[in-house]
Amino acid sequence: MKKVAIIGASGYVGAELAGLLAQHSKVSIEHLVISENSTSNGKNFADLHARWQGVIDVPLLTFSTQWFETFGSQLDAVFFATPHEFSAQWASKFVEKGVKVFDLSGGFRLKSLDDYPTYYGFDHQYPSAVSDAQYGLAEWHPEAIAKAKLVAVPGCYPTASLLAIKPLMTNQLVDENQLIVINGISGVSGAGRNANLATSFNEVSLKPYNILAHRHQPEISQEAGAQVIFNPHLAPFKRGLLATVTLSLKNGVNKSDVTQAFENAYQDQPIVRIKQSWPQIDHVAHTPFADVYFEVDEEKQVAVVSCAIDNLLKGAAAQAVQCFNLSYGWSSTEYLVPNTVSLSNIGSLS
Ligand SMILES: NC(=O)C1=CN([C@@H]2O[C@H](COP(=O)(O)OP(=O)(O)OC[C@H]3O[C@@H](n4cnc5c(N)ncnc54)[C@H](OP(=O)(O)O)[C@@H]3O)[C@@H](O)[C@H]2O)C=CC1
Ligand SMILES: CC(=O)N[C@@H](CCC(=O)OP(=O)(O)O)C(=O)O
Repeated sequence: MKKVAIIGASGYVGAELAGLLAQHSKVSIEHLVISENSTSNGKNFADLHARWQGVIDVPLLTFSTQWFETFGSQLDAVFFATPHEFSAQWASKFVEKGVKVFDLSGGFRLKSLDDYPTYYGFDHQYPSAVSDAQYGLAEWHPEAIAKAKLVAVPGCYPTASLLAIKPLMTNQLVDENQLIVINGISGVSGAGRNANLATSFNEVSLKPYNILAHRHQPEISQEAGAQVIFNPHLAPFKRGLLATVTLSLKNGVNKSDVTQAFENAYQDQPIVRIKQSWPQIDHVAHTPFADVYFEVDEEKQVAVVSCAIDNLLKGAAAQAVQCFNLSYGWSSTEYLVPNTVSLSNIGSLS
């Protein structure tokens, strides 16, 4: 049994993590932690996240240096579902105590230290932890994730964008002289639980935001190994995210090359489903799946690839659990994807 704590359990991502880990038979959730000055201080987890009433009815604990000194080294793993700067300050202190860290913030995703003040608004104080941190795109780096002490779980838009881009980039099918253009659309839970005028019910309307300035642009470029233009949009629904990516193909690349690249990448990856038509957010919301579809125009040498995920699951908590599973040598989909139901299974009951 692996002993874990979730820091940030009052938030949306922390709640999804608690739900997934509570159903994982090899995990014992030891502590659900919130910030020192949290307005949720003194409450139970299920007071905030009522769907877990009767299932995860435990008190939330507040983070403090004393909590860290007392309980830190008793854990096998800790999940940070906290603001970026908090993770950046605390993650390596857990690593030093021999605790595996799964950071769901952007505190360790970027390799260039100069990008932290530009995109995250703080100077990183732990350069060697940044350099050691392993990017946690589970389908693409399973061996490295398995060995890492600190996993930087990807952002939600980067997860969908990279699942769409990487099969083509790794097979060298993309014309590197052309920009890759990504249009991303996210539901409002992407902005977190705290009230904010821009994300309040009456204000939300489909619109672009943070164009040419979003922190996920350098993250996607770094992991794709290519320059990208990233256009995020906020949409009036709660959960789910879609990234539609336009890529120029090298001369002579055809639809069968593209199909082969996607099949090779994902045929043994149950979380990524290659569809026969454009993906829909409703088909992935509340699931760990990523649905992908593409079309190729051989005359214009262009591919358009679309990937839909649940921003809180494959875009955060479920991907963190994939990384956690890999780091203990288990299948990445353990307790995320049920066994496939087949006619022979059904037949065996009769
Ligand atoms: N929402 C999404 O779709 C995704 C979010 N992420 C990332 O995951 C992280 C959590 O996001 P989300 O759940 O949406 O955000 P929320 O705002 O819903 O939750 C943030 C959590 O962090 C806690 N927190 C805030 N400050 C501190 C602190 N100083 N010390 C300890 N805990 C603190 C909050 O506790 P309290 O307020 O009670 O003190 C709360 O539990 C963020 O880094 C976000 O960028 C990643 C991928 C997708
Ligand atoms: C709709 C919305 O506001 N979405 C968030 C992205 C959430 C995410 O993936 O998170 P990280 O903060 O971990 O990078 C945003 O654009 O900032």
